[in-house]
Amino acid sequence: MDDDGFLLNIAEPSAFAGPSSKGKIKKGGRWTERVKSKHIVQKRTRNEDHPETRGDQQERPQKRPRTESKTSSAPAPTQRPAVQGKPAQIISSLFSSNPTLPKQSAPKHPSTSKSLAAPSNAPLTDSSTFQGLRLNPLISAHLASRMNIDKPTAIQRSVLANLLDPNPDIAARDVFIQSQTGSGKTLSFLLPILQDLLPLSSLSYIDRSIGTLAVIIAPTRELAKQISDVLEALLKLRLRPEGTSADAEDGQGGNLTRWLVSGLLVGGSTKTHEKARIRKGLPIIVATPGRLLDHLQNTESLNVGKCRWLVLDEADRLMELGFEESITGIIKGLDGRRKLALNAVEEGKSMEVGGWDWERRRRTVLCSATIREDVQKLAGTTLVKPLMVKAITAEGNAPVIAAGADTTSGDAITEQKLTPPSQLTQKYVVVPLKLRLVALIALLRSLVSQQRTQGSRIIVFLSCTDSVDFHWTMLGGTTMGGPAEEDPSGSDSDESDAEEAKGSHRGEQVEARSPLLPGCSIFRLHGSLPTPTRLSSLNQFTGKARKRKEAPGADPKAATSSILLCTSVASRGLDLPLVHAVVQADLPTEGGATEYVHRIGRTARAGKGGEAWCFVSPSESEWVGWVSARMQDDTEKGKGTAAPSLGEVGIESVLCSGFSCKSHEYEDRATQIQLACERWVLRRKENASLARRAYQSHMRAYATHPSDEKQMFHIRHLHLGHLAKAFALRDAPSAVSRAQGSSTQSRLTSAKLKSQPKDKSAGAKPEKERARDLERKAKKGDWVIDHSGDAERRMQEVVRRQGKLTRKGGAMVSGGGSADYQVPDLGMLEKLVGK
Ligand SMILES: Nc1ncnc2c1ncn2[C@@H]1O[C@H](COP(=O)(O)OP(=O)(O)OP(=O)(O)O)[C@@H](O)[C@H]1O
Repeated sequence: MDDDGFLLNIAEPSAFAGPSSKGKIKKGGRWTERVKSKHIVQKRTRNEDHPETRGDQQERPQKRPRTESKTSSAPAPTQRPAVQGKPAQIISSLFSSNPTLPKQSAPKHPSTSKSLAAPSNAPLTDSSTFQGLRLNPLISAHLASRMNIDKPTAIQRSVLANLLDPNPDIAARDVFIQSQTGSGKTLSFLLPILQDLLPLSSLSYIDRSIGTLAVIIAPTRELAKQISDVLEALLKLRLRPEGTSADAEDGQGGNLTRWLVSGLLVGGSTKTHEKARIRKGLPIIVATPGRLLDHLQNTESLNVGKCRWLVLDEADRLMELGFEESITGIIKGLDGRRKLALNAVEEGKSMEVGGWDWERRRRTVLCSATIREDVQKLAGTTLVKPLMVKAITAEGNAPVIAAGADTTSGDAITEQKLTPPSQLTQKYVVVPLKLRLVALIALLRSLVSQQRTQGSRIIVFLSCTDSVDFHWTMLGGTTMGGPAEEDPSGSDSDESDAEEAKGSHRGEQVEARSPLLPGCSIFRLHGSLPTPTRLSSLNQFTGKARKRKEAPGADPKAATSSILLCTSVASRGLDLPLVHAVVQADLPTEGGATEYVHRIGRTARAGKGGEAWCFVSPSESEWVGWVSARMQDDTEKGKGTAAPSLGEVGIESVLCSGFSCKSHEYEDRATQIQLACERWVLRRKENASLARRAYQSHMRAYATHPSDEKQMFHIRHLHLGHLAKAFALRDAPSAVSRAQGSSTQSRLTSAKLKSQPKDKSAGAKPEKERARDLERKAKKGDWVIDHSGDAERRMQEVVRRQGKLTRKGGAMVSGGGSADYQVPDLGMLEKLVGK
């Protein structure tokens, strides 16, 4: 990897405890360097004499006397005394007291172990053509000439063969699609809709006021917007019958799609604007369920009586997010409006022009990665005589359709495990908790440098919104040089208070830049951000905005690589071009192996290459075998094929590669980076608060792993002191909760008090006493870090209950119904415990 500005910013290599010191005490030069050099030599000697004092031992190390820290090559761990009532700070070494890592067979370098498998989601290379599948030649010609899409993918071949089949028996059936990520499902349902609506262009009365003829529902705003963009691209094709000139009489150049206007209806945008568009007519609607149901119930001008198509994309996600009731409501709404429209026509009360084929039924397409019980139930209630359509990956095979029985029960819909694209390389790194932050920075540096010429796009998944905010803000604010380490009176300086008072936080800023990741723009995405910020982050990440920067006169230093820090909100369906790597710094807390496959499926799309990385802590290493077994294709076709394997890469290789150094030099560089992050946390009160919040929310998120994964992800396995370090905190765990607790204490107390029964029946403590108890507890820092099984169980129950409660209404978060995991705040937890 090339050196860059980053290296120049940190201390001279000679100052590091690298092999270059060759065991000699430095003579001459600055006294600080001489002292450092002396420490290094002393440490080496001790390590040789007592190798057991390096890189340590047990799962949950005992607290050691502070003298132990002198054995580390990194700056000596110290406990800073409490100043003016502030909690003591712990500056411990990154490379001591870590659990022993399982032996690696062959430590691999990050850039090795490329996948050689043939792509499984690429366009077919056999004789299949779109025209051969009965796609209108006008559409296929335009796909090739304007969108560079010549050949169908396997799933497109299977789906089009069904949906374009004129046989009335097939046309009478609905379709269930299951396929790999990035295999082109969006076009597989949009093309048949377009082809079906195109002939209506010849009706003399046709225009957009005809009403809505197709409805597509997606679980998240981002996914709905993306489908809407692909649809708009298709509609912009300005399909003209052969021989029609562009300046035909209608002023539209005979454009057959002129009346086919699409509309996006999603939560978070202004309803007034949407209503105005609905009034003018939207023949195709792409929507999120909540907003569509709202319009069906409250917008009279929404004319869906003639709707011919209903698509439920990512149906399993829709179910996970609790949209079942909304979907049922939408289907009832569509049926009801149809009946009303038909009655009006039959009674002669309608203004409708005659000639509409009211006999034609609405066809439903349901896409889902998994076929769990709730999805089967949905299929049972929404699909008629469903045909189960899966991709045929083997080249040269004729389309194979797994047909369901002629029932509406959905019984014949059979599960097939979701497998990742075969060309996708999967790697994992066993990272001790303490090293998580520096390991993430190192890995990102390494991935960015691999793709420097093309400019890389990397997606990083984190456990919760607070963690995303912390990493994004911290990376954008950390400097390697910078001011003095911290204000000796603590971080609550007047300056920071004044800035805070002015509200000088990062606000709606979308892009962050970091000296630790030179040439990179860093974006974030989670459900608590306002919709415009979410869309702007995605736009800029995918480079639409960057194209403008590259325009003449634009800033030549504009970043060439982009990193998107996000929660699971970005795991489904998003097609972000040129993403070459996905990093799961936190493994999914919900959705198990399926969620993992969806996340890694943001790369290696449509036959392109890509790599997926995940961090596994030593106590989670069993997860690797667990997830591999769940990705094994155990259908007849898949039997005998090897399970998709995750290759291990050593933590040392990641650090060496990321910090461009050899051998143990990485310890010093990693330490410098860690210290820079810790300094950032100390610099301002709001930084510290952000870090503490992220740490606590991460733990709450961790507690939500389902019970069948608890043996791998138990909160009791987390060394909380080490975890604090991963959030650049120098506080002891109890101090973290105390510091955060003091700001939420009043909320906690009032919440708890409110939840108490009003009567003072026998045995109940008087309110004042209870409040004192609570205060005492909060001061002790017991709110979160209480390892007694009971507190932990209660917390988990509460988190689960809260999840269920929020999902019941179909809305996931307070911030606007996104597919985001939103951790409850402490007040909420306490409130629920009290119920
Ligand atoms: N026939 C094709 N030839 C080349 N590229 C295609 C073809 N069909 C689709 N693509 C491209 O493949 C990418 C993935 O398509 P799409 O987003 O529809 O996948 P998907 O199956 O819905 O993925 P996911 O399961 O992740 O939602 C898109 O960039 C799309 O433009």
